[in-house]
Amino acid sequence: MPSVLITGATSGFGKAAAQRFAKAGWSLILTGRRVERLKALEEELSGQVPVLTLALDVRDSDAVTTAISGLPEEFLPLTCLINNAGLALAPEPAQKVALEDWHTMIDTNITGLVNVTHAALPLLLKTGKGASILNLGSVAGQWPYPGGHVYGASKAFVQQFSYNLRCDLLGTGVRVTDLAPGMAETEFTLVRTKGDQAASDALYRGTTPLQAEDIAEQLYYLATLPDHININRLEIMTVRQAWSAFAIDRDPA
Ligand SMILES: NC(=O)C1=CN([C@@H]2O[C@H](COP(=O)(O)OP(=O)(O)OC[C@H]3O[C@@H](n4cnc5c(N)ncnc54)[C@H](OP(=O)(O)O)[C@@H]3O)[C@@H](O)[C@H]2O)C=CC1
Ligand SMILES: O=CCS(=O)(=O)O
Repeated sequence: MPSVLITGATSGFGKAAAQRFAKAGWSLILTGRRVERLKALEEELSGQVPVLTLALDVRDSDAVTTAISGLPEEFLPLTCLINNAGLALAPEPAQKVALEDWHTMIDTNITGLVNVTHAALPLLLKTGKGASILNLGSVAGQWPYPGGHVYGASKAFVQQFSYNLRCDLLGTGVRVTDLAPGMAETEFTLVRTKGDQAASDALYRGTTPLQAEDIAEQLYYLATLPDHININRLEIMTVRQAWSAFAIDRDPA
């Protein structure tokens, strides 16, 4: 039975991915900080497949290394790592943002992702052919927009780190993908606005955002491709989202 390690399984893409991989019979190693949600997911899915939950903050490199290096034999070999835990904060312009929010994004989206990857690499290398690292990037890593500042830059890191990993893993059989979604309706905007439910509802109202299940389906697709195929980057948007024109600063008329 293949096994998948999903960071940030307590919500959004991570939770939907856990449900999708369980449906296909994969063993699940699920992480997140919110213990109650991990327990609820374990209760929901452990009738279907073996489930191991690890209450983990990806920013804590010692905790990450200890947990991943100590995975029980029944959850090995590790076939897929989904580096999904992440967040955006502070949608305001850069000049109005608290430094702490920038640090939190860097610590989670960059350092956290690197911590987990470093700890899981020996296991994925042992699995070799057919193993995958699926990193959650974002359209924000490629396309600038106002208020994107450190969030977009952290996702640009995810893209380049994924490509560079591909170079080093050549010959090992381990695949790496930067999966870069656009607007998707999860708790993402609630977190970004620090709990402003009205702002979150307003963003998704009157359009058709991607849903967590759409991304879970892509993750499952990527993890189960024939083992000689590596999709380097997969950018995905709702058909109701597109780019916009350059903004111009003009003198008053
Ligand atoms: N929704 C969107 O529009 C898009 C999202 N993304 C990216 O997809 C990923 C998932 O986002 P999404 O599902 O939308 O958002 P959610 O807010 O719904 O889920 C985020 C998950 O990340 C976990 N997480 C956050 N910080 C930490 C941490 N320090 N340690 C461990 N886990 C953490 C949360 O768990 P807990 O709080 O329990 O720790 C939660 O399970 C993120 O990397 C995001 O940047 C990319 C493109 C579009
Ligand atoms: O990563 C999230 C999508 S967006 O908010 O940057 O469009």
